[in-house]
Amino acid sequence: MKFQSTRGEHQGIELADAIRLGAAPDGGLFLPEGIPFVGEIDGADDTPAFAEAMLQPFFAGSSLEGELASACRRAFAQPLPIAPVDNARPTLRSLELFHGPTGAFKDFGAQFLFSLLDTIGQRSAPLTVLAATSGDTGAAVGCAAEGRLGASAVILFPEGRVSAYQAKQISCWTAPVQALEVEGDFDDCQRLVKAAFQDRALSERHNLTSANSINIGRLMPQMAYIAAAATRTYRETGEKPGFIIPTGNLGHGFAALYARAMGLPIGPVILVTNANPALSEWHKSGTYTPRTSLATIANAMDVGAPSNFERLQSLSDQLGTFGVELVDDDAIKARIVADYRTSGYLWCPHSATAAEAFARLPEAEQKARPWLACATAHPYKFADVVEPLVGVSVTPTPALAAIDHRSSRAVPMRASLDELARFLGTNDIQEDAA
Ligand SMILES: N[C@@H](CCOP(=O)(O)O)C(=O)O
Repeated sequence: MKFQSTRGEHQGIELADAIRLGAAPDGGLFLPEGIPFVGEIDGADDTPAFAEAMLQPFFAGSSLEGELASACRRAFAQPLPIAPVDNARPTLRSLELFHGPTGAFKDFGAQFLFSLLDTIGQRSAPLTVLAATSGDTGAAVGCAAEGRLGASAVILFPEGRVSAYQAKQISCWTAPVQALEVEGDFDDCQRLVKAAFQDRALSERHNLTSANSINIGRLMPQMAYIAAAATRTYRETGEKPGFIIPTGNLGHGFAALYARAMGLPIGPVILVTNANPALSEWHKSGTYTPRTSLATIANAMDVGAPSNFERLQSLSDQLGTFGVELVDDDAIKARIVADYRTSGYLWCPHSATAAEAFARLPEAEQKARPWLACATAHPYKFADVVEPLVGVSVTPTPALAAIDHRSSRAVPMRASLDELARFLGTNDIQEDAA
């Protein structure tokens, strides 16, 4: 399988090169040259084996083909439970994606991608991975990069725009990982990262690449766990489940639509945003207007200009229809409280947007099929929001508790490419790692 840019200048690109480059040099994003049809796959209870079978067409003929099995074993080591939420609403299930080392769905993608980047970097020259984060990607990338030899990580997060726990979690990893606390919002961080890639001299000097969902290597594992959960539910109920997916940078939502186009048993898809309106406005009016991001309590979704919109648009005639729902802070809070009171199930603010979108469906639609609400993060990461709402303290998983005992360090930085370039030039992160 070969890859091409959404902007058309680059075609026939090998998977290892698409992953190594992160984004296409023409400013576009890489996509496979065609959507491979895989249909149904057996054995969805063994997630690593299922993922390997599903992703095989992307790796066929690539220099990374031999790495697929170990990347899947690493990324899908964490459980993938589909939990009931409430006896009174049996069709609503929570696809709990937060049982990995940093308590967010990003762990799947970060572990998978870093397995491959580490191999690429060790085969040629060490890579510097830039990651912009609005909260969850940064921690997952830091965790996946710690101790690697072939790829170091520089994580840019917006000052004052992530939860206290997230700030700690982004900044607590040892070499070859560094955290930069940027004066600005997530979109500033993302712009800086993209500007660094566009600066050919800078990019070549440091072998820059990306660990955000602009990198196709992040999206493939996301397609795989959605497909595995869909297949398990389909086998159990005989119905293709609907998916309700909280979304910010649109990687997760795009992955679900792409997996459906590959023939996996996925029913209707609803993408849910927080109060940031670019996607829902476009869905209603057909006009896409990127904005400055609004700060919300579902901060990891605070994205004003979703990167994967470009992929969505370039495949708009092949991905099928989907719904879009906007859920603001008041509705998030009300949903967390209501569901906790009626069933004892506790959502994080992001996952609560999916629960709220389910509640807004007409009753007949709710009952027509199983619905998987993607629970994207563990509520402990947002204890400062959730605990005052429900009046109980949230118990962390052992992995999340262990992070509390680490020390953390982030370098403050203005949102300027010159400062980022200076930082990259004065920090030989790779040497730290050795
Ligand atoms: N929600 C993200 C923002 C970046 O998204 P990504 O999927 O492109 O990495 C975060 O938590 O940082």
